[in-house]
Amino acid sequence: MSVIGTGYLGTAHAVGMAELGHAVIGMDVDREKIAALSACEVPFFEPGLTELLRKNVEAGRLRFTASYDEVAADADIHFVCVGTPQLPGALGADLRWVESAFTELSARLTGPALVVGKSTVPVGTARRMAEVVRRHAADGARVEVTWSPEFLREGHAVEDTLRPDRLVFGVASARGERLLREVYRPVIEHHCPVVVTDYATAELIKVSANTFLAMKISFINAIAEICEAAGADVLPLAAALGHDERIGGSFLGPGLGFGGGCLPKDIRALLACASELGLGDVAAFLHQIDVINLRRRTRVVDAGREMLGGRYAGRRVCVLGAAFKPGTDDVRDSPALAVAQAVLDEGADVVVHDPVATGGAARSHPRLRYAGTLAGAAKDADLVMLLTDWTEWRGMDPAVLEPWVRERTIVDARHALSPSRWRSAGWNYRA
Ligand SMILES: NC(=O)C1=CN([C@@H]2O[C@H](COP(=O)(O)OP(=O)(O)OC[C@H]3O[C@@H](n4cnc5c(N)ncnc54)[C@H](O)[C@@H]3O)[C@@H](O)[C@H]2O)C=CC1
Ligand SMILES: O=C(O)[C@H]1O[C@H](OP(=O)(O)OP(=O)(O)OC[C@H]2O[C@@H](n3ccc(=O)[nH]c3=O)[C@H](O)[C@@H]2O)[C@H](O)[C@@H](O)[C@@H]1O
Repeated sequence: MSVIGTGYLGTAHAVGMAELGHAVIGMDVDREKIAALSACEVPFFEPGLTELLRKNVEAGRLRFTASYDEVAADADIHFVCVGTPQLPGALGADLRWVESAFTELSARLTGPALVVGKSTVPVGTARRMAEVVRRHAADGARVEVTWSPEFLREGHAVEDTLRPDRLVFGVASARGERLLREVYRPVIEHHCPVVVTDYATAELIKVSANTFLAMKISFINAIAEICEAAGADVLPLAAALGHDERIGGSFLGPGLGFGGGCLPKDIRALLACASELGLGDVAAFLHQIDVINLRRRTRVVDAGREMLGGRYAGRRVCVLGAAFKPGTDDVRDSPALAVAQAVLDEGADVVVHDPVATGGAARSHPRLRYAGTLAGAAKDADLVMLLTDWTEWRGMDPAVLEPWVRERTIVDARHALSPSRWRSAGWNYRA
């Protein structure tokens, strides 16, 4: 089988499929990525993935290419995992890479094949891609198009690929379902639930799942705003909500809000879809999830400014965190970098530290300064801002920073620290 597009999703998927015993060719138009993967190097940080990549390459089950000809000649099952970012200057998804992948692949298909879309796409895309395949594949080639969206989380990509919570198969025929069940047999045998449905429902299941997670985060952040105004504490409130199993405790962490390459763009794409369908109230509801989330970034910038006495200009600010969440080096739409950039734009001297993400951050935010160590970032700081809740920083002792900082002032934007511990050590602490 082949996996087309070896980014965050495609690399994990190619490695996961090989680990399940399939012979896999990973394909990407980015030759540098293909060269790295062929040398058993994962071009991004993902726990456990490099070891599994090496194991499967060495076992002869996994290789990589930049050639569509090779993919079409050597595989009869193709997973499409290319990017679907937000359109520049609009809310909808940019489908140019999905369209080009389907066109390039199908123009080379001459015999029976299964094409599985895994990219997250707006409803209606699978049907259009099935038409692209019909137009471009050889007459009588019997190419089956299915859509099986992916739910893996960065930082947990290996376990989520090998042991997903559920599989969703969007199919147009019994043959599509049969072929997918065969591919995923080892996963299904481990009691993974399978939802078999039509293309449109499968596409909407994916964006609904991400929107629900985003909604939970924005819900608790909306309640946090009320708590701040009313003098209540959102942390025990969230814990109490989470004890109700109908609500569930996950994704109720208040703070700086969500970012990354998926949640923000997926709620906006669904919003664009609702607007196109004439569902104005639904679009307004989805818009508020985004508004509340983005306001968290402004609130954190405001909190830091207040703690510095009203101005950032001329002050040294230490930013802890660049990745959009812990466990990854992905900086796409990172709330931490958005805050760091806003503080820099107000005239502060900002130094950012992150355990793994400063390389990517320096490329996307070249005007920020970066330090390879916590001490380097904290040196002479008038304010520390903890913006990504890496495990190694959770529960940090104030003594770690005290030798370096100029002022004992900290904004803990992820509720990662113990307020009483920091306050009793003489810190001006705000969450
Ligand atoms: N990152 C994640 O954890 C998850 C991502 N997704 C979805 O998966 C899709 C991919 O996301 P990421 O892997 O994060 O993006 P990414 O940007 O890391 O990877 C996309 C890859 O596709 C390649 N590509 C673009 N056009 C191509 C073409 N015509 N032929 C071959 N390769 C091509 C790019 O060079 C790039 O390496 C998106 O739709 C995303 O919403 C879904 C679930 C999880
Ligand atoms: O479609 C996708 O790409 C993926 O998007 C998310 O996965 P991911 O983007 O890796 O990150 P999450 O773990 O969902 O975190 C998203 C953001 O929410 C924030 N978050 C999370 C939980 C919480 O309680 N509070 C909170 O602010 C995180 O810091 C992070 O910025 C979904 O969790 C995956 O199921 C989905 O497959």
